[in-house]
Amino acid sequence: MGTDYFPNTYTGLACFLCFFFVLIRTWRRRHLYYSAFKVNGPIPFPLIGSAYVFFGHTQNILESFTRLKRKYGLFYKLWMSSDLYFVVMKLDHVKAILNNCSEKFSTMKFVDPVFGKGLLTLPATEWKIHRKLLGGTLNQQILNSYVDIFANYSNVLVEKLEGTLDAGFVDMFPIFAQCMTDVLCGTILGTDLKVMKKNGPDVILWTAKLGELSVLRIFNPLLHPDFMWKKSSLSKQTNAILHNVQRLIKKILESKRREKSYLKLEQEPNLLNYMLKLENTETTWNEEMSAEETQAFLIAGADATSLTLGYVLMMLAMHQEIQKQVFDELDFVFGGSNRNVTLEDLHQLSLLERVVKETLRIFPVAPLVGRYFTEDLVVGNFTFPKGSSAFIPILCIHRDNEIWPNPLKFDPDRFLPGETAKRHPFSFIPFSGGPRKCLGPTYGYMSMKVVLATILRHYKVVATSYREISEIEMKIDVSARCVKGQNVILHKR
Ligand code: HEM
Repeated sequence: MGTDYFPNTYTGLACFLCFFFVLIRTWRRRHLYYSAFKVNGPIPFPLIGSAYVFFGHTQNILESFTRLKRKYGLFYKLWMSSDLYFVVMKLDHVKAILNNCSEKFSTMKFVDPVFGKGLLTLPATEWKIHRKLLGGTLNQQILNSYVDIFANYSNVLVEKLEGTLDAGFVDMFPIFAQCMTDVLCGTILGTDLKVMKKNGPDVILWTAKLGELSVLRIFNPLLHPDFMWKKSSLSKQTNAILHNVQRLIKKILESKRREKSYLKLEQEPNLLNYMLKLENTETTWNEEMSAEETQAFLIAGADATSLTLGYVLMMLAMHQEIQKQVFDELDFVFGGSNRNVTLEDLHQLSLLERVVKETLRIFPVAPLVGRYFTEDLVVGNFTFPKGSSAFIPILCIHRDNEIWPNPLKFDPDRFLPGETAKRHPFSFIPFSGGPRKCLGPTYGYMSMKVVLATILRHYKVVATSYREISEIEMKIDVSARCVKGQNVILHKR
């Protein structure tokens, strides 16, 4: 009897302490439960919460959001382990959240391997300082000086595409990824990597893999603790790829430091020169920050634009009558000449811009953004409680048939000025919104229009391997990619 007594006492005490701990935690988090109680969502289970709805391949994540929208509508809750998320598609809620919250949700740190610890992922306090310092590096005057660089790399792309003409269906993503890596390096880093000419390094393909690994971690709470992640094979793959990305960036930075290229900042106003100058003038800026931001800008810029360009070609292949109108516009502006695209030309290519916008509507390559509530946020009669987070599934908003009638119809005229004015300003948010929105929309539109206006004067897209938009399956890592590739056939015009 004596030997049984102590274990029973300890077990009882442990149970009591556990119960007490759970009680205190529940009491402290009562505001979360109170708000969650008012909103529908999938049933949570111990440890994983409702994360089971995302288990599986990255393709399932996007499908799950679409399925959950059908079941719960434009606003529902998700428990990811013990973290509370609201999935928000009501436009006034989206506007209030993006305009008022600058903190990314905590799982965003799992995307660090892809984008570095730069603007995209930094906590709000550090982000504010970096955004203030770097915001001006993509101003209109600087971007205007990049048009000729965009055009020169687009000419190299035209040569490169010549080699694909007899190859049947070709996946455009790896080709555009090489082109946009050259474009980004040639502009914001002032470095000619010659990726297209030398056929590598394929930074953006590495990034796609890193993205996939990171998102598998985000949506699997069992891999959130570092010790679990480090034991997984996903972590080993991540480190191997990351090593290559970081080595490349280090090489670029070191060579520019040796050249003291920042002394030419006035003649070569680019992000890299600006950051190297900061290293010498701002006590708070260091070499590590330059490397992390280089990774953030390069990856964020090149991945999103290459994917979008691929989707544009697929849409033109599927909509030959629209492609014909684009050719008419190009012939009108260039009169059959193969000269470089200029800034003035860009202003005249309004249909081409609408085609890019309609593509970004149906295929917002960053399909999901998120915010963390550091304070309660009251919107209408609902309070998003401090300590919870919001997912904003841009893709579901862009394909919602109440906002966009017949959402899978590709119709660039939705972006005629009169039509845009009728819609909610947050109905089209491929670059997100609020103070933490993308830094590169103008860079993105300008560079993509130059690339398209150059290649579409040489080539027409005659086919894609998909018959209609609804057939195109997408998976998400940090971007929304085609499961079966962005396959098209090009012919000479
Ligand atoms: C098709 C083109 C692009 C799309 C669809 C896109 C989309 C986005 C989205 C959705 C975000 C996240 C904002 C949020 O969390 O609310 C973002 C952030 C960002 N993007 Fe882009 N982007 C594009 C091109 C570019 C380019 C060309 C650059 C740079 C040259 C760039 C640089 C950035 C940076 C630095 C951020 C972080 C902004 C911050 O947190 O302050 N993006 N982008």
